[in-house]
Amino acid sequence: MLMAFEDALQEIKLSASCRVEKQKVPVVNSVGRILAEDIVATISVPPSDNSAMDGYALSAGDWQEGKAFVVSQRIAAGQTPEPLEAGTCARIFTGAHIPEGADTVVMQENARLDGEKPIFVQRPMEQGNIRPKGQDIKEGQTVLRSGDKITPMHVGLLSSLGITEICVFEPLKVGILTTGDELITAGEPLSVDKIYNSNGPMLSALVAQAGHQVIHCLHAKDSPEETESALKTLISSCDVILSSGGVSVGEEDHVKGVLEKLGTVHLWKIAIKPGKPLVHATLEGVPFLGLPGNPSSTLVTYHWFARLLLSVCAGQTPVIPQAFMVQAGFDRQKVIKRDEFLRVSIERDGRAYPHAQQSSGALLAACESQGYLHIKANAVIESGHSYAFYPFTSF
Ligand SMILES: Nc1nc2c(c(=O)[nH]1)N[C@H]1C(S)=C(S)[C@@H](COP(=O)(O)OP(=O)(O)OC[C@H]3O[C@@H](n4cnc5c(N)ncnc54)[C@H](O)[C@@H]3O)O[C@H]1N2
Ligand code: MOO
Repeated sequence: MLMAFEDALQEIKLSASCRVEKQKVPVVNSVGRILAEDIVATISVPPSDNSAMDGYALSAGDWQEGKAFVVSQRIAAGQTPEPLEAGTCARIFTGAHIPEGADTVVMQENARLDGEKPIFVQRPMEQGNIRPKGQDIKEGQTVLRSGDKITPMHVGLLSSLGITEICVFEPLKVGILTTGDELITAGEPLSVDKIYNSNGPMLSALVAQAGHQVIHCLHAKDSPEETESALKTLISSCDVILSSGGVSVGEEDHVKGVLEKLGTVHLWKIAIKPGKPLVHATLEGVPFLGLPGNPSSTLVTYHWFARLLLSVCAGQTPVIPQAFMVQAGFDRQKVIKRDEFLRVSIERDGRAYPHAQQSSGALLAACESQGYLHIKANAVIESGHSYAFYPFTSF
């Protein structure tokens, strides 16, 4: 019996917990790191009311049609103003502190000069062109939460609060194991019965792109002894282990048997296509995901399951991949009992079309596509009906 896609996602998410310690890092070096504390603003941004325009600050109540105002002070950004003399205005520039007694700014284009005295053409609105204290961030506001992944925008935000150092989680140490007698490493000479190992380098790249640290990328031949020995090395040094291949039902598929010897298997076989024989286990306390060896099965199961497991173990709040509802540009009457992730592209008519090659062994097809069209188990595909499209950039 295959486990439903959503159930497997939920089970893997709930089984996982943060496996890394905390450390302090400079904000400027924190992009991609996972925040390990809530950030509460200790100041307001901006810290005081300030001008949004170059112009004149005054009290809106002092305005009269045709009145020429005395300019009683000049306030540039960064200067501390005097209280505004009653009935006058202040020359003011963008970002400068609004003086006490002023409640509006008129942009200079809306003033005409009578000698050195401005006359304001229209009645100014109270609070016009004033950016109030705390417009962006209010003191006491929680702006980021533990589990958020730091982006360049966050670096700007934290700096705007005067913060130079933050507490983040140490990078997650990930071990990768590839399996298979047929595999050789790129760079070695090829023979007819061998293929190059693509899943090892692809998984390493996916893990690194997600901000984790690949500390071992091992390979085991199709033997229980080699598989067990490699897994023991990974168990002793890694926070999480991923493997590729050897999880199906053939006599040469040894991973699952070794897992049963070394730990506890939680689930095996999920109703998805590609990626059915995914296996989830815990080995001496270390979470383990065995991804099927067909390269597109490896990719799909990494995107949906490994990425989720790694993020929770790294302390990150799980982020659901962003979907867009997109109309299919094709029909398919045949139904499949598994949730399917077709590799598709969005054509100029705005509809999704499948790549001609949907074999789970084909990786170029994924490279030539833009994302997945998620077809739920037992559903037909009807042209013009909408389905969830997940761009690869969502993962
Ligand atoms: N009798 C059955 N056979 C298979 C079933 C089944 O239900 N009954 N399921 C099929 C499905 S679905 C998948 S997916 C695969 C998964 O098999 P494994 O995870 O055991 O993977 P392998 O047999 O080791 O390899 C499958 C395929 O992928 C190639 N491969 C493996 N590792 C790599 C790598 N690192 N780089 C590039 N290519 C790799 C390997 O050469 C095989 O061609 O099982 C089906 N069989
Ligand atoms: O699940 Mo397999 O990935 O259908 O080929």
